[in-house]
Amino acid sequence: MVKQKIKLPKVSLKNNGKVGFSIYLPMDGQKYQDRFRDRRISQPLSAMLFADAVGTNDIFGFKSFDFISNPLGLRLGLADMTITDHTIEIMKGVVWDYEKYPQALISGDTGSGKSFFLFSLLNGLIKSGAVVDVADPKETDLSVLGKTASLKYRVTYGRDRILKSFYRFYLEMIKRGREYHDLLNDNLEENVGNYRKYGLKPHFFVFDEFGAFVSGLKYNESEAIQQILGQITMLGRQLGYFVAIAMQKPTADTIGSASRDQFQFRVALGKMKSSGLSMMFPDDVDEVQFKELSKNLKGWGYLAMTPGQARSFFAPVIPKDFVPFKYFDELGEQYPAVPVEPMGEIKEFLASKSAKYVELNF
Ligand SMILES: Nc1ncnc2c1ncn2[C@@H]1O[C@H](COP(=O)(O)OP(=O)(O)OP(=O)(O)O)[C@@H](O)[C@H]1O
Repeated sequence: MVKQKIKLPKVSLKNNGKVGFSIYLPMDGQKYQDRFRDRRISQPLSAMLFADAVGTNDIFGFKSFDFISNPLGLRLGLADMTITDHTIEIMKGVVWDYEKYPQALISGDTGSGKSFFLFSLLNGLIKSGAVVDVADPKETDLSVLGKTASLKYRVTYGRDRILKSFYRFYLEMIKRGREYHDLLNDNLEENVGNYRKYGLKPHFFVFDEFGAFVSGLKYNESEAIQQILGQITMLGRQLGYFVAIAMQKPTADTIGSASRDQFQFRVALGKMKSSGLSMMFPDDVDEVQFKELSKNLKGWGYLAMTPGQARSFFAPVIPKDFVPFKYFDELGEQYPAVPVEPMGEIKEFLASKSAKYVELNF
């Protein structure tokens, strides 16, 4: 038998509190160090140590690989989420900056905790100062929120009303584009900023059960939805127009290729088939060891802010006594819903500017 000798460098381990640790590998010019330059090593380590690889850092003379061994320890409660004007903390130390990682895609089978996560997300978006529209094709958990002070007249259900409100959202974005263009022209001496620089608010469209909704449309309607979704995901970031699309099973038919890559914040809740994982995390599906947790544990899954790597995720815990209507109604005292702009006025404005947009009869 030939003995094989494998040389490994000395590594240092640093405990990062109760939830994780970092491994430091020396970058001291020895020939084996090339193996540690990228994720090739973090994935085998992640599987071996049963921990999530969450990032690497280059420090003089070392490369560190950070792991989270107890992601459940990072779970927040709904009331503990820290929110600023464009960031939402969704787990301890995990902050979604929706300007940096725009457009959200959320998937999860029935019972996985998708609706409860949407409550946390709505809470974060409203408190971040965003104008929020919601579509609830299933007419269940979210539909009642349209009568609350924070989302008044901004929640739609029923095929035609949803089509109309999504189209209005799109036209408002085109209108914002014209306004933004004029503001830039009026401020030629200043450096270019995004919408917030000019005192404009972010605007979100939260679309639940998007897949089921699109599959029930006529061919030309579904084409039109894909076309405007493509434009929103492409142009929305700088103008402050964002979507959060939720559905049970993401497929290539429901989110067209024009917009798919633009979704930079992705959450998959519950157990997913490999076809679903490859839609949600195409860069990670062959590398990340997706674990399966107990069915009794609700609101867990995976999260990626692309191009970052997918990692375990636990949605904020919603308290047992949470009553959605009461919560979002009270939230409206501080964050009242902005009145909806009539479609006719938006179209009039666009005509006065000879603006070009996708014309639909919704
Ligand atoms: N973040 C959470 N905090 C507390 N409980 C949760 C959480 N997520 C899920 N649950 C529990 O799991 C149940 C199912 O969650 P939820 O209704 O969000 O699932 P869903 O994926 O939206 O399913 P459906 O599509 O059938 O509505 C909830 O009624 C609640 O008891």
